Amino acid sequence: MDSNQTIPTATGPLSTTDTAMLEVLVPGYGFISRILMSYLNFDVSAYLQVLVSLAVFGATARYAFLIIWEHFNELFVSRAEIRLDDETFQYLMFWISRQPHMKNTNRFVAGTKTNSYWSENESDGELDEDEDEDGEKDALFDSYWAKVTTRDKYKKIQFTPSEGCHYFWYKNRPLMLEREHRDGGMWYVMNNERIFLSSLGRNPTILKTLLAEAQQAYVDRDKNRTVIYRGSRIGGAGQSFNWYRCMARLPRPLSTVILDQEQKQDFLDDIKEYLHPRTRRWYTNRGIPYRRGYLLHGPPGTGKTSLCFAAAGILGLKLYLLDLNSTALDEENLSLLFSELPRRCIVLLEDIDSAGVTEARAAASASTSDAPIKDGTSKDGAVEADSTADKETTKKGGISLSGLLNVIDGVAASEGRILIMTTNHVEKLDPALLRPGRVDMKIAFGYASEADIKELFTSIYGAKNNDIACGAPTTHNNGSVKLPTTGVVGDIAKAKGEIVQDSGECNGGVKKSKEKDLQSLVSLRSRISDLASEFAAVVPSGEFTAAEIQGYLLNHKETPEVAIQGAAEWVQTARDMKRASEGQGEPEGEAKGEEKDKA
Ligand SMILES: Nc1ncnc2c1ncn2[C@@H]1O[C@H](COP(=O)(O)OP(=O)(O)OP(=O)(O)O)[C@@H](O)[C@H]1O
Repeated sequence: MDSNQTIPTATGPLSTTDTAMLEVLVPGYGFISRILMSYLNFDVSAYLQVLVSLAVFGATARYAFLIIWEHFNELFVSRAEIRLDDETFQYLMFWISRQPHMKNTNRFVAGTKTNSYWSENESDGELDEDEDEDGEKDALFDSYWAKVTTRDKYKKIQFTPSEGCHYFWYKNRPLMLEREHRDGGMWYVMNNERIFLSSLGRNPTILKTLLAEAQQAYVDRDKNRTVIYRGSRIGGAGQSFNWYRCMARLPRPLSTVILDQEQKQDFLDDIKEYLHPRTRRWYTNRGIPYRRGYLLHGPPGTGKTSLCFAAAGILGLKLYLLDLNSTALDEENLSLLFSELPRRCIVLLEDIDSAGVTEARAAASASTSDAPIKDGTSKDGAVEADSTADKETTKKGGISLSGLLNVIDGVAASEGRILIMTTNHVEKLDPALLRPGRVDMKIAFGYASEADIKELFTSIYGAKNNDIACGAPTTHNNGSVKLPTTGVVGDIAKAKGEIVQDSGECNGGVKKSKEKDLQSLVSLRSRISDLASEFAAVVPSGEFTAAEIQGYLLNHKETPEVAIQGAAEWVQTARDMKRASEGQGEPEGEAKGEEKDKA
């Protein structure tokens, strides 16, 4: 074609310059128009004006619609934004996953995760109520177990709305839920998932009501349970750390933690006193930072963590666990995590002696001089400059001592929380970490004393209120007692109370059988306490941890007499094993009886 040739249009031929311009504006225009011309004999340029007008009109109409829609939304729609990094997101997702309208939606996310926000029926490692009942009904373990394992294979699939808009009715009002997630490679993208809830009308009460209901449902799930959060990060490097709810466990009764009664009570009283509102005012009035720290120290398996769980359960506090050994956790994230703690909670830092903080400091002090380690803080409580070792720790990743101290009681440290640190090697800890204000009370845990051994024995073989049991203890041919594993044997006081209460309501037969149960319970109890003394006579005091003794007794959990018969042999084997392991490394821990000292 000649370069000056023109293409005829309805309004006149297009020059090649015009065609070239069109080609720039609409890439491929020349090619398409030629194809249409050659095969269909259709001249696009003849309708160019009409097409351009339509395109302009379409764009203007779309723009106008968006503006009108935006104004409409502003004036007549209420909207709530819920972000992923806030717990409200979890409330809402949990609530949504339980809504019937989720069954009808045709766009959803399906998941079986058991520890995420939508895990409605997670058992968190505890027996479900229905499992208890099943176990009771199906006396035959095999059939019960077959049922449970089959059920476990089919994890419940939970549904939540997928990205996009979803409409539903709530309290007779139409609502819109919009889920939005933007992908990308930046660290903040993880927190970029959002949910918008919209309702017609300028009054947002309905949205607030829905969110309150969602929160209620979420909190109700954890009623009477100790909720445990763990500081971790979802996704790989570059993501920030956050607290994630990892489980909710039935509280552990304080009576099941074997420790000197006075020590236990002091610990609990101290926490209660600290949590009292007058104490907060007292601290504030005197300009003292409102914080309390505890150090539980002693050999592994002596009940440090158990005491923490029990205290959290009794006081209904959430427990925040943090692993300082994680190399991914740096100081910035540590302080972020501490700043996001709720006002009243227990933060548990386990085994702080194994975290890099002590080694780094010890290494530094050894390399610089033999002088005693100095407190790493200046007068106003701020931590002095990083030591060489701190810098090394930072290079490796992880937390340095000064970083930890800053977070515990630096200027930006959170107020109101209870910090509990546990360690197997208190002697390894830097005095800076132990000074009052950081650690206000120390509790020493040690090897089981005679009384502890008896208590452990009784706690294993004595009946508990919610044990699954029915029937009397059976006596073996060799004379040993086998405790019942079927039939509720409550505590004596409770049983007595029930009989008194029932005497007016029940017929004589029922009352008699209850009285018989009570008698067998009383005789069982007295027998157990004799057996406990026998066991304590065989197992030496001050030599084994509660965990070791408990581990042995669990091997004979229905046959206390067999446990006593085998105790001497177990003691010998355990001693041999300890000696063998001590040959490889120094023995650790400290003896029982170390005084708890209040700093
Ligand atoms: N004093 C105790 N009273 C009751 N149970 C105990 C006691 N000590 C240990 N146990 C039992 O032993 C197990 C381990 O206890 P726990 O985790 O509390 O020990 P720990 O001192 O925190 O150990 P570690 O230092 O290794 O973390 C648990 O099953 C717990 O029930």
